[in-house]
Amino acid sequence: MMNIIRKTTDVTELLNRDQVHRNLSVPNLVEKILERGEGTLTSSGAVKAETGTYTGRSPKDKYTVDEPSTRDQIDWGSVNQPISSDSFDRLYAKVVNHLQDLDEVFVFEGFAGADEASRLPIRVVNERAWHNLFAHQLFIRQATGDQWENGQEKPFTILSAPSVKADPSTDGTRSETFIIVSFEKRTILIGGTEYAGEMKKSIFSIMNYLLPQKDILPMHCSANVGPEGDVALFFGLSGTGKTTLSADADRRLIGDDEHGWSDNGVFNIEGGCYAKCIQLSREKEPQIFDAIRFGSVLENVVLDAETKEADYNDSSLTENTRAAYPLQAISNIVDPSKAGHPNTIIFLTADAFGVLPPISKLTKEQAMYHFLSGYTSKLAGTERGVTEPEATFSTCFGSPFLPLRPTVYAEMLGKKMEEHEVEVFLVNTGWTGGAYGTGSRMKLSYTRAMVRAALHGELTNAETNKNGLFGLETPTHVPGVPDDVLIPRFAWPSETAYEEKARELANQFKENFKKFSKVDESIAKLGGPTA
Ligand SMILES: Nc1ncnc2c1ncn2[C@@H]1O[C@H](COP(=O)(O)OP(=O)(O)O)[C@@H](O)[C@H]1O
Ligand SMILES: C=C(OP(=O)(O)O)C(=O)O
Ligand SMILES: [Mn+2]
Repeated sequence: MMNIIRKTTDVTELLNRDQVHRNLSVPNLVEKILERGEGTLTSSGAVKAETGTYTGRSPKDKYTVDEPSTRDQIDWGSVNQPISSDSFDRLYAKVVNHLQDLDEVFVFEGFAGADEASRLPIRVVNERAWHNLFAHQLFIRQATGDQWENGQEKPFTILSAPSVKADPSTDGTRSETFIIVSFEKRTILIGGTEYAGEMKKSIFSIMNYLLPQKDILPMHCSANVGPEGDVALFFGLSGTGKTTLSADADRRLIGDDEHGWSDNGVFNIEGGCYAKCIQLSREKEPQIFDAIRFGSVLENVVLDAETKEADYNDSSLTENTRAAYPLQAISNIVDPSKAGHPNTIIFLTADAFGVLPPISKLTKEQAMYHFLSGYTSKLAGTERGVTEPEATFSTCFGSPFLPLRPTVYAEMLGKKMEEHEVEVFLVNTGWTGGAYGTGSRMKLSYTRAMVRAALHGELTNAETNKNGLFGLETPTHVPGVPDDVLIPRFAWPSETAYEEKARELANQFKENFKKFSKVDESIAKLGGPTA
């Protein structure tokens, strides 16, 4: 028998006082994780936990409650799937009843958004201690105990109860797993999955709805600042290099995944990073490697049974192994995570066709065209069911997280880029010398060299080669990169094989762009493939 759930804005009022662990410190959470057998201490001091079956996001199990106040704005479809208020209420009751029956519940209260003027109070209520440590490290922590209470806005709450499973025959879901957002009830329900990334990405999704109302552009990008105060943004879908390329010894990190751009500049939405650790090495990614220490959470990483040392080459649990750590675990950061307006924007694409040049300088129209197209690949692991690179057009380089129509974000970006005279580059961190299967992934050291040159302004007036089919201008020389690498047709074993594949991709671009028939004609004409 389910208990009747009384209405409240603070769900913790429905829980027993001595059940609730509120805002536990990192050491206390680590102790809880170990005591409860949820995780293992590793040789670096990080704790390691496993998710079981769900090692990546479950986009098909994500829903938005169909509610009168948001109905007309939401871009309904396969990303924003509607679910009824009745289904939400049923699952809410199931989750709350379950939490009420537990001996311990873990609550984090902090913020999303590093800018005090727009930050959103968030409360994360967890069945699992390790998820609460993840929330503590990924979201923005309170500096002192009481500021949260004085927040102007009502908090948004995540209720995470992985062991609660939906019943598709009565609960209106597709499977036992559910990630459901109700804007009216300011609540996100998560059940049936232990993948920690669902928490951070569902907060990102609601910020993609709430920030535009405050005239702030939410962006799926990483960000860092150079010694001169110059700001760079790196947009890209999962696995394209946002986290890796923003961790740079020469530049201070603002954030690795989610930012807002207001009239005052950019700010991080989060307080920590969520790095992929497959094949992580200290040589190639020293900042990230060294951030994995006491307080960090390793997800689905395999350990040596005796030494408890992480084996980052082991993908037996998943390709999508992760490390979550607070920004402060990176030595060179901006704290608080705010900076001025961007000088350079880099669109990261992992091209599985191996066709796009490794770096191109974009015109204004090309920037808009490529932002709307969002061409890239889904790489293995981050989404359930994706086991090898899969070409996709993910508008704004973040389609899974966008509740509003893409043109809302694109128009805001276009205005801001123009106002602040931003230089834009398209960087292919994906395949070269052939498509996925025959070619190989672009060397990280080359990509780093190209990004460095772009951020130092060395490519602004550089001599370029034009890619005939895509109209993309690629510098003929980049310090530290062999010239041949810069021209994909030369990197391929055969120029005709390249041409054929390139034409196939150009056609896909054109086909995909038809859905943007309402955008300014000059963008399609001047921004896309030329032939
Ligand atoms: N040329 C390259 N550029 C960027 N990352 C690369 C490159 N080659 C391999 N990688 C690897 O790809 C992954 C990029 O992942 P990550 O930076 O976490 O992406 P995101 O943050 O965009 O999801 C890392 O594991 C990185 O080591
Ligand atoms: C955590 C995710 O994003 P990213 O791979 O960009 O870090 C995700 O998409 O689940
Ligand atoms: Mn990332």
